[in-house]
Amino acid sequence: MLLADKTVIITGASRGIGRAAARECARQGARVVIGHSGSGQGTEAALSLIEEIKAFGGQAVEVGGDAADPDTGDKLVAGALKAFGSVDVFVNNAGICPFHSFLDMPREVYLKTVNTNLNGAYFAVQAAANQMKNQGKGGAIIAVSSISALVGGGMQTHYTPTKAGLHSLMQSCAIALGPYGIRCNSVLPGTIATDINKEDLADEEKLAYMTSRTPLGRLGEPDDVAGPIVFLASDMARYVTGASLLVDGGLFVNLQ
Ligand SMILES: NC(=O)C1=CN([C@@H]2O[C@H](COP(=O)(O)OP(=O)(O)OC[C@H]3O[C@@H](n4cnc5c(N)ncnc54)[C@H](OP(=O)(O)O)[C@@H]3O)[C@@H](O)[C@H]2O)C=CC1
Ligand SMILES: C[C@H](O)[C@@H]1OC(=O)[C@H](O)[C@@H]1O
Repeated sequence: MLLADKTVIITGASRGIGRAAARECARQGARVVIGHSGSGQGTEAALSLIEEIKAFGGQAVEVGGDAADPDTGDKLVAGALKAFGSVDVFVNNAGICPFHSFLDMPREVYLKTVNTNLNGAYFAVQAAANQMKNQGKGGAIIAVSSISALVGGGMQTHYTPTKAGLHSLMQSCAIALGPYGIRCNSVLPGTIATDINKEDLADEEKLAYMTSRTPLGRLGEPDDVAGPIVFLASDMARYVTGASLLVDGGLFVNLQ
C-alpha cells in the first residue's frame, strides 16, 4: 500500500475530486482527515464517506470549517493530531468556481472566490507545514490547482488567478520547505465532471465542445485525479518537488 502509516488531510473531501482522493488514499493505507465546509450537506456527505472507508477497513474522521477562514488550517491539523497523532500529507483541494462575466463581476463573488481558493489555502498550507516541520520527518503538500493556472477563461477571471496562485505557491513552498524534507507539488486537472461545473456543462453544446477538445475523448472523472494525488503523496515521488502534473486527458496541448 502506497500510503501505509501516513495521515493525510484533504480539504473539500466531501464531494468530487477531494472525495475520490480521500477514498483512494484510505485504500492505500492512509488515515484520512476529510475536510468540508461544515454545512449540513457537507457534514452529511463527509459522514457517508467515513462509512464507506470504514467498510473496507480504513480509518477516517471529518473536520468542518470554511476554507476561506485563515483559522481552518489549524483546525484541520488539530483534528488530525487528535484522531491520529500526526500530519504527513496535506492536500489543498477545496474550491469554488461560480462562472461569471468580467465587466460586471460583483466584488463579493470575486472576494469569496479568492478567499476560498487561495487566501485560506495559504494559511492552511502554512499550518500543515509547521506541523510537519515540528514532527521532523518531512511530508508532502499537494495543491489541486488547474489547467486554468496556465490558460484563461472569460467567465473565470476571478477563478483562474487563484489557480495560478496555488501553482505558484507550491513552487515557492518547494523552496521554502525543501530543507525540512517537505515536498510541494500541484495537480492541474482539466475538465472533470463534478458539482462545480454541473450547471455549466448542462449546456449540451458546451459539454460537446469540451469533450471534443479533449484528445482522450471524454471529460475526466474524480477518480482520474485520485491516482496522481496518491502518487505525489507517496514515497514513490520522494524526489519530486516544485512540480505540476496536468491531469487533463490532453486538453492543454490540443491546439490543432
Ligand atoms: N471539476 C473540475 O473540472 C476541476 C476542478 N478543479 C479544482 O478541484 C477542486 C475540487 O473541485 P470539484 O471536486 O470539482 O468540486 P465539487 O464542487 O465537487 O467539490 C467541492 C468541495 O470543496 C468543498 N468546499 C467548497 N467551498 C468550501 C468552503 N468555503 N469551505 C470548505 N470547503 C469548501 C466542498 O465541501 P461541501 O460539500 O461542504 O460544500 C466540496 O467538498 C477545486 O479546487 C477546483 O477548483 C480544478 C480543475 C478542474
Ligand atoms: C469548473 C470548470 O469546469 C473546471 O475548473 C477548472 O479549473 C477548469 O477550468 C475546468 O474547466
